[in-house]
Amino acid sequence: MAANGNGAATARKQKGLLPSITTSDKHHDVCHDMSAPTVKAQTIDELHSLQKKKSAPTTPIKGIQGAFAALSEEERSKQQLQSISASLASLTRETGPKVVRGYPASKSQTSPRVHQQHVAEPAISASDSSLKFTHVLYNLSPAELYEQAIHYEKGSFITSTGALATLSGAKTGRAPRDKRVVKDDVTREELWWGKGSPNIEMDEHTFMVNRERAVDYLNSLDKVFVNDQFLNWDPENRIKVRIVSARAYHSLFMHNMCIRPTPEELEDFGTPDFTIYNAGQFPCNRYTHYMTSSTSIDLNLARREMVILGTQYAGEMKKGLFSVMHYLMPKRQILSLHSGCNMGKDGDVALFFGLSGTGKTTLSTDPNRYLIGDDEHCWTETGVSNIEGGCYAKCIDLSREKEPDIWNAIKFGTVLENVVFEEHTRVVDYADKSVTENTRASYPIEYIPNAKIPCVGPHPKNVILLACDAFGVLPPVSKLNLAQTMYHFISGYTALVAGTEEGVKEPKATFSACFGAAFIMMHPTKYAAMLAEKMQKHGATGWLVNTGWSGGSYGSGSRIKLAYTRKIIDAIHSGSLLKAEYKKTEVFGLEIPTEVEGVPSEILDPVNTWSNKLGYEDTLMKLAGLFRNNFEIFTDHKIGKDNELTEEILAAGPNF
Ligand SMILES: Nc1ncnc2c1ncn2[C@@H]1O[C@H](COP(=O)(O)OP(=O)(O)O)[C@@H](O)[C@H]1O
Ligand SMILES: C=C(OP(=O)(O)O)C(=O)O
Ligand SMILES: [Ca+2]
Ligand SMILES: [Mn+2]
Repeated sequence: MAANGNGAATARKQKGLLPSITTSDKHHDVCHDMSAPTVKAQTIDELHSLQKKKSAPTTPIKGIQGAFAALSEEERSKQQLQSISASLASLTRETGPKVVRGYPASKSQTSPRVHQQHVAEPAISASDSSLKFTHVLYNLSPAELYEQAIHYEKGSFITSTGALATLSGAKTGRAPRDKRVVKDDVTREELWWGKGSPNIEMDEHTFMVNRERAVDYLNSLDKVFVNDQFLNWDPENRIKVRIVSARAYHSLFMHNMCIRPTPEELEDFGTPDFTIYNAGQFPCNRYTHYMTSSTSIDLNLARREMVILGTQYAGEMKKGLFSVMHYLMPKRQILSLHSGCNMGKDGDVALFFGLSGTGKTTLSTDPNRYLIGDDEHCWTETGVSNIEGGCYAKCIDLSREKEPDIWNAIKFGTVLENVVFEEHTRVVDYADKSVTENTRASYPIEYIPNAKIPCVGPHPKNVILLACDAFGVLPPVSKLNLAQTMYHFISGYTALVAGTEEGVKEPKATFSACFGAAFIMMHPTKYAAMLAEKMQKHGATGWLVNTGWSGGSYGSGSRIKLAYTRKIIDAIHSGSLLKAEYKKTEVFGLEIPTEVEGVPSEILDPVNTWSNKLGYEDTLMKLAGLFRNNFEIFTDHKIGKDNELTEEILAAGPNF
């Protein structure tokens, strides 16, 4: 959000506000380079002051529009301050900190980036903490956040391509077992609780205990970061979010991942619809009721708040807000989707569902298509919209050749989490897993050259379910009928390969309803029914694509070449695969094409790729059994109003 008026310094120069340095005539014999213009400053401080342009809105402030428009500049700032102050209020502290744009260390109190108004002196209250001021760094620009990170956060560095490399601390992935949701009279009825549900209950009081802990921690700091941003590119269903955090890393991450308001939209921001308190460096108190570790991610839908304690992994914020959308949107008859989304030149939209690491980001980022988003979308009566303003790509083994767009997006402004780089050159080694295998890059969506902005599109034509099958028995591509699409959507299968260090050979099957059980809030059949209804209404075709193993399970076979998967996806997009010749597989009853352009035909039926045919049969039966066991918890649920569809879905699983 660089709000620099590019013409400001030039204008000042033209007006001659600062005298130029003149050299004395006496020194004519000294060699001077008169070709270069002289510096228009008399002291080094003045020179430095020229380096930074004054902040000015990049878009003109419109006339009398929006909630704050009738207010004076002073009134507007005061309301913004009161809103932030209220966010940071705790029980011991009735007023929050003062809002500062720019650096806390900035000595120049006359700097235009410092809000001039002051909060009323805090009333003498119960504790010393209520007397202390905390600076609020409000919607800083990436450049300002870089400086904050590099100055104050250990482990922050600029890489050779200009990205901000940072460490997320002890946690390098999400902690789903520490995610709690307040169970009150409303959520008790509305949400999915119990076996298989991601919603671990907590009560309102315990939430307040954790909230107080987070807010007190944040207020104990000299400065906190506040981001006011948007979610959802559908203007009718846009949500205003505020993220209060202690690290520049977190602020820059959310700057990239949420939709960035224009300076004008920021002026009219008002009160947020949802607030995150990220006190991730500080643990929860393990003696607090309901706590099972020092990490807790707490969601309170009634208060519209989320508290993070004990984990600095930035993905918690992004996925936490996604959970909120999975609650708010279906209540408006809008389907929220854990999927990537792109659009062809002719306006054909494809969704890519899949669990972590199955290829949503990689396959939706396609040089031949417009990127709508890589991870979180909504499907309304009018089409699809991205929830986010950025992408979050896995970077393990990233290569320029295979994923050029993601490679090129790793530049200034991008947050690179937990990567290892060469100490001197700062060249990142994407193959290095020393910190974690879950290395990540977070960048604004416009860093992808063919991003579709605004990130919205018409109704999807193809719904692609991605599964990374480490057992190596699912075909590289299958065409699904509606009941099969629902069966596989509700199952949400993928397989994780065990960490190489432990030397575990067996892949582990994971079933995650709706390809995102960690984020859904209501029962999976609620989302499935909506998907079925929408696919039927708009004539979308379902596909199951295995981006995992071929020629044997993990350990003996190998992962399907990304180039082949891309060819398969191309054939889905172009419509040629719909017209192909098909045959049905045993057990899973999947329709598989006999030919796909650019893909060796023998790999299309996995049985051909296994030299050990008995091993193939055994593994296939084993996986089918896992599917059947998993689906048991759904067999007594009706899907939508359609009894017939429910029957068909139950019959669409493996047959043995
Ligand atoms: N055949 C394939 N299809 C898709 N991805 C593949 C394939 N082979 C290897 N990969 C790698 O798997 C990872 C997929 O991760 P990503 O696209 O970030 O998943 P998601 O967005 O679903 O979490 C990437 O690192 C990609 O390079
Ligand atoms: C960030 C995440 O999403 P994904 O792996 O689906 O990209 C996550 O699951 O933490
Ligand atoms: Ca969005
Ligand atoms: Mn992704």
